[in-house]
Order: sequence, then structure tokens, then C-alpha cells
Amino acid sequence: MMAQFLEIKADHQDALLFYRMGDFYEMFFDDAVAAAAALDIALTKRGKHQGEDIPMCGVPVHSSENYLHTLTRKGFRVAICEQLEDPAEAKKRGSKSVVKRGVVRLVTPGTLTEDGLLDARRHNFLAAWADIRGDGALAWADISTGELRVMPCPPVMLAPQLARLAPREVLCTDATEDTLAPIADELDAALVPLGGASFDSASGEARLCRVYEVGTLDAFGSFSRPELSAMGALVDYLEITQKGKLPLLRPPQREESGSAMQIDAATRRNLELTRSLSGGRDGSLIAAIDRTVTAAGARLLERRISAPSRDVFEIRARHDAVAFLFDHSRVRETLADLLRKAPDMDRSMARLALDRGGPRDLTALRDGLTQAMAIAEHLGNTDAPDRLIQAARDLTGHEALCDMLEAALVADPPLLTRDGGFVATGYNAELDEARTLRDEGRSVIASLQASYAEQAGIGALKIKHNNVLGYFIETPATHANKMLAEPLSQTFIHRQTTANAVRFTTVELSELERKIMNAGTLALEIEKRLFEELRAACLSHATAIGTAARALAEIDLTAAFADLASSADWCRPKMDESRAFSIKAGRHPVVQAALARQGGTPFIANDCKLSAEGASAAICLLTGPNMAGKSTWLRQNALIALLAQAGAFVPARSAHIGLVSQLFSRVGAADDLARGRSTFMVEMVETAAILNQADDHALVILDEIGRGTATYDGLSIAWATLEQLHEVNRCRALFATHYHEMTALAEKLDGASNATVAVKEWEGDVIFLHEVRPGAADRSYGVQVAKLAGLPDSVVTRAREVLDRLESKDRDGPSAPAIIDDLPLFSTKPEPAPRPAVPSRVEELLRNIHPDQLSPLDALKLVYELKSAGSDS
Ligand SMILES: Nc1ncnc2c1ncn2[C@@H]1O[C@H](COP(=O)(O)OP(=O)(O)OP(=O)(O)O)[C@@H](O)[C@H]1O
Repeated sequence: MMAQFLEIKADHQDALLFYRMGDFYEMFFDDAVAAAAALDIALTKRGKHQGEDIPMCGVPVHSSENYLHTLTRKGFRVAICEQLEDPAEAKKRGSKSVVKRGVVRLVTPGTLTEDGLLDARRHNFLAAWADIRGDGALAWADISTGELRVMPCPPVMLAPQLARLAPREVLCTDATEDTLAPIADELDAALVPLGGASFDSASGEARLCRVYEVGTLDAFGSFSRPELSAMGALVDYLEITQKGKLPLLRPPQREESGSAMQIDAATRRNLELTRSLSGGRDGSLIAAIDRTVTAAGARLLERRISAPSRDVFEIRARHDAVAFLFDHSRVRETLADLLRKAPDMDRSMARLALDRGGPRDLTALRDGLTQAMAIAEHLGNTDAPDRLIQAARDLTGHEALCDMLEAALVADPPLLTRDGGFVATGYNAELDEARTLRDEGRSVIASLQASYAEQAGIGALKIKHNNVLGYFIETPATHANKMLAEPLSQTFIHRQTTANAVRFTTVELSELERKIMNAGTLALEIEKRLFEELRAACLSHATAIGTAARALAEIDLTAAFADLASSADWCRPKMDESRAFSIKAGRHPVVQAALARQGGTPFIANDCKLSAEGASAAICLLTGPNMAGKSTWLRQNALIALLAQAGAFVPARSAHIGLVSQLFSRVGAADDLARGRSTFMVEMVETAAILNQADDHALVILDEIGRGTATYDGLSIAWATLEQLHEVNRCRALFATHYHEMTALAEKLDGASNATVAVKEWEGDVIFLHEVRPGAADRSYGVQVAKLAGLPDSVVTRAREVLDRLESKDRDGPSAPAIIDDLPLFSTKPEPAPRPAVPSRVEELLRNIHPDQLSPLDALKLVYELKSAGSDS
């Protein structure tokens, strides 16, 4: 057996080998050590190899999914090695022969299909990047939904595109590994190098033709060599990992590189689109706005937020659809009720195609298609806009399949095909008969006994059972002659004579016995055969089911956007190809929701006037105290543009947005220690990327750029950056800064204006009004904010003194006395921290009271005692 293990393991060095032994998957040697640590399970040993103990650990087959989940999350690949024959078969070859085994599947992070291993509301992408003589292409697939897409992708676009998709696994060649490694690392995706043959474009094309059973791919579009190479590598990898079983892949769709708003990885992170800065979904934009009721709708929301459109007609069509459901709340509510009962058909189809599906995948299709048809009818009776009517049309035409599944399946089937019990009674006569025999064997025998007793005219005739003869007919010995003579002897065949009885059988009884014995197994086999038939029927409708599933997701998302707009008071933005950006009473959806949850101060809505005139830039320079709400305002405007182009209404009273081609958001912030770069270096690399890329339709958000270095260097860099954005990039930009000197730029540059966030000062404290107004901030209030944060009084007082001196030095010029000479550190003694007060007698008495233990009399005594202690002090 070990020889067999080692032979199979040799072919799967890069994976943990789950070696099937009866009801367990066992792991040996280094695999066992690694898996035991990763899964936190016991490491044992089994036998010896070259004189050493063999480390071993194992997991039960029935709960293996949980373990696979943990392992794939931790980045492991797992080769599932099954027994390919019955152990009895192996025994026939000799008592020592080993059961045949082979790897049936490689479980890798990018090729999962099981619900237990996947997040229902997120895609699970596998990506491949090909580069042929400088021409790049990126292909990606989600085998759990059958989506396959490709786009031209030069190396500079690779990081932003992969950041959008967040794939779990990326395929590369030896030559592209160096380019992809840092990007995959940043995204926490597994990088898998494949041989050059996997990326060969000619074989790739042939592979794709095989998958789609076509002679040429022309019907799907004309693909470049790098695109064929990237898609071919994906298919090759799927063939390797699925061991020849190919997932259901929809025809490849090409995405044009300019079709979506360009958003790079840093912007996605800063704006917390799908993940918050702390890493989870909570606190992200998507968590705050997700009102979808189906998993496919949630996945579509993630796709739209990750890649907002740049096509104004597409965006308007999305808004038309949302507007209709916004206006028709009854239609929307009915749709949501119907959608809630629609299961995830895409993922069920993917499992069925890979032969990993079960009865519940069939009922998912039955229920999904039934809901789809009900939704089509509901929407078809309205005057919805084209987009929704088209979606409704895509939901129809499944009556025959639905009827068949309805008739074939029970309401709530078991999880596994092998358990049986999922085919409904009345669907298949042969199955019904087998089940009747299995379940009602005894009563069938009883009725046969009655009919034989009548036929023989012997009331004492019985059908009995023993382990030697099986079922037999027995009559008292007194009837032997009658039974052995014609005509009864033609039916009853003699088996045995005992002292008191004679035993017979009949052809019918032996047949019945055989049937009863086999009925259970037979019923299961028939169910399995019917499962295969139903599965094939569903797969033959794969394209139409896929179309219906997509239409359901579209309707779900449209209804979800409408629901959000209606309940959160969002408005339809006016969209065109200009460079307008005019927002009235805009809000930040995540901060607003957080404030509402805390139940404290309400969110203050703010305008943003950033429309660019002619070919010039529009830049708003925002100054204001710390904590005033500068970052919130900057981000809310970026999010409003993004939401609008994703197809949603926006959190504002009104909005006019000229298409945004690229969105950039940078914060002068966090160290990137993991990649060994300092705060300032990261800030500069990111700023450089913006200045090199932003075009005149870009929207740029810069939050305190330059703060990571010495004041004058920072100010100079911020200054020059703003000038470059104004003169060269000529884009729309919001620029928050603490460098008040920069506000002078608004007078110098036509397209620049100043804005500030208002605060009030009251008795030395600062009160935040969170109102953005035209003009520049008078000062920064940093010291007051520090006081609010609880800095010791002595430090706050001292900081005020230093600030006064600095400000007077600024006013009086270099002739003013140097601060160091004039104000040596802590020349005035810091105030001692207040001592903790000694508790008074009354306080002490109060502290020691236990009201539950006091009788009324004790309480009265205590009042006297308190009174006298109070008058003593
Ligand atoms: N428009 C608003 N209405 C109500 N509260 C707001 C608003 N904007 C911001 N806030 C509150 O103020 C807090 C600080 O906001 P924000 O981080 O945007 O300030 P900031 O000016 O960027 O501060 P810093 O300069 O210190 O980075 C937010 O967490 C939020 O609770």
C-alpha cells in the first residue's frame, strides 16, 4: 500500500494527498505533519519506512468538506485520491492485492464548486495572464457559475484589473512569474506557474473549440493570440485539476478595456469598496448598500461596484430600470418576495456539470425556474422599461423542464444521491414497484399467502421464511398428497418434507423473494439512473438556465438599488459625457449609516461643486481642522460617482455627473511595512501613478498628500502636485490639506477653488459643524482636537504656548527670538497630575451598602448614619 501511496504522491508533489482508506482520507509523511498543524488534528504514526516511523493523520470522509475549507483558505492544494474499485474486487486478485486508487480531483482555491467551500455572495475567480511579445491578455473564470471572460491587458493594467477581480488563484508561466508575484502576493492569491505548453495559443484555441464543441471560435468573437493563450491556459488547468471532467463554461465574453471605470488597487482599498481597511466586509461600501435577496444578485452587485460602467447609455438604462421599481413599490416588493424563494441556479448547474451535484441541485433548478416564470409573468404585466422587459423575457420558456422536475422530485430531498428517496412517487412505475416491495414486502407476501390458500383450498397454508430456504410455502403434512398431485403440483414445487409439514415454492414466490431481496438496492439504482436522466435534461438546457439566472440577478440588483434609494432617500443622478460634477446635499453612505446606528448626531449633508469648464481643470482645495469631516467629504464624492456609474441612485438631493473615466483616491497614510516601504515612499509611488495616468475625465481624491515628510518638503510636493493636476492632467480633483499656505493657489489657478469645513470655537473648545463652505480655514485647531482626545492638560497648555510663539515668529519674521532659546523644553514645570481624592466617610458608607441584604430597619439606621457622617464633614 505504501508503494502505491508513494507512486501517486510522486505525481502530486505540490499538493496534500488525501488518500482514501475506507471511511477516512489519510495523509502520510510531510503531508501529515503539515495538515495536522493546519487543521489542528492529532498526528499519529503508522508502520515504518526505511526504518523510520511514518507520520500519519486522517479526516473522516463525511466531514471532509470542513477540513478542505480550512486547507484551501490557508492556501493548500489538495489531491483527492479515491478507491477506484470495491475492496472485494481487489480480494479476487489475491488476498494481498491493494485496492486500485487514483486522484480524481485537485482541490485548489480557484476551482471550488461546493457551497461549503465558497462564499455564496462572492465570486471565486481563477485568472490567467498571458504575454506574447509585449501584448498581454487577462482571462478569468468562475467555475462555480460558469463565467469566462477575457480582455487585452498590458502589464501596467494588470495590478488594477486583478485588484478588481480579487482572484483566489492566478496562472502564470516561468516568464511572467516575476511580474505577477508581487501583485498576487498583495491580493493574497495563490500563484501557479504552468509549463509553456499550457499557454500555447494554438493548442489553447483547439482546447476551447473542444470545450464548446465548435470547429472555430468565430461565433464568440475574434480573439487575439494572447487572449487565446490566457483562456487556453485556464481550460488546461481546469482539465488538470478536474481530472478530465470539464466544468460548464459559458462562451467566452470579451471585456473592452475602456468599458469600465478604471480604479486601481490603492483606491479600492482607500474607498473600502468591498472590504473595509480592517479586512472584513463589515464597514465596507458594499455591506452598507447591499439589499439584494439572492446570492447571484449579491455577486452582481460586487461586480458592478468593482467595475462601474463608462458607457453613458448603459448607465442610463440601469437608472431607468431602478427608477421604474423606485416608483412602483408594490411591484418591487412582490419581486423581492418571489426572488427570496429563488435558489442559486448558477452554482447548482456548475456542480451538476462536474458530477458533484445532488438532488438538492435539481430542486434548486426546479424552484429557481418556477420563481423565474412567476417573476416573468409579474413583470410582463407592467410597463417596465426595456431592460426589465428583456430580463423578464429571458426568464421564460422553461415549462417543460419545470414540469418534469416537479413531477420527478419530492419537495425536500436528501442531500446525497446515494441515500435515495428524492424521486417522487408516481414518476416511475419500476421505481414505485421496487419501493413497494422494499417497504411492503411483508404485506405482499401476506396477500400472496391468502391467494395461494384460496387456490389450494387449504386454510392452514402459510408462507414462512428461514435463512436456509429463504421464503417457502408450508402446509401441514396431512395435505401433502393434495399438494403433490395435479393440478396443484403444476404451481407448487416441492422443496422439503419434515415430520409435520411439507414445504414448497413457486416460480412466482422465488421471483418475489429475489425482488424483495434486491428491491432496496434496485430502488437506489433506479433513483441513480433517474438522477442521471434529470441531470442530463438540465444540462441540455444549460444556456437557457444560465440566461435565466443572469436575468434574475439583474432584476434582484435593480430592485435592491430601488429599495435602497427609496428607504435611504437617494436620488437619480443626471449623467452625461461632460465634465460636470455638481452634487447637492451629498452624504457618505457608510458614515451616515454608522452615525445612525450610534443614534447620536445626524449626518450633515454637503454640496460639492466641481464642474470643469472647457478644457480646464476643476480642483477644490479643502482645508479645515482635524476631525472636521474632510476625509468623509472627499470619499463621499468619489463614492457618489462610483455608485452612479454602477447603476445605483446616489446619496444626495440632486447630482449631475459627467462620466468619470478613472477614479483615484490617495491618503497620505499607513506604512506598508509588509512590503518594506515607508509611509512616505508609498505615498509618493501612489501619487506618481496618478500624475502619470489621470486623464481629463478622471476624478482624483488626494487626502493630505505630503504629510509624511518634513513640513517644507511636504508642502512643496503637495503644491507641485496640485499644479501638475491643474496644468497637465486637467482633471477634477478634491485636495484636502493642512498646509494653509496652499490656499493662495486658488487665486493663481483658474480652475482651483477653496473650501473649508466649518467649526465653532466655544470656551477654548472646538465644536464640529461638519459643514463644507467656500473659503479657507482660518487655522487648524489641532491643539483643541488633541485636548478632546484626552492629552494631559499640562501637554495641551504647553502646546498652546509653543503654538503662540511659532505664530508670532511667523508674524514678526526672522528677527523674532528663536523658539528654542526662548522656550526651553518645559521651562515652566508641568502641572502635577491631580492626586486621586480620598473618599469621604459618606462615600465609604455608600460603597459598602448592599441594598439586597438590607432590612427596612437597617436601611433606616443607615440613613441616620449617613446624615451624621454628612454633617461631620
Ligand atoms: N458630514 C458629516 N456629518 C456628521 N458627522 C460627520 C460628517 N463628516 C464627518 N463626520 C464625523 O467626523 C469624524 C471625522 O471625520 P473625518 O475623518 O472625515 O475628518 P478629517 O477632517 O478628515 O480629520 P483628519 O484631518 O484628522 O483626518 C467621522 O468619523 C464622523 O463621525
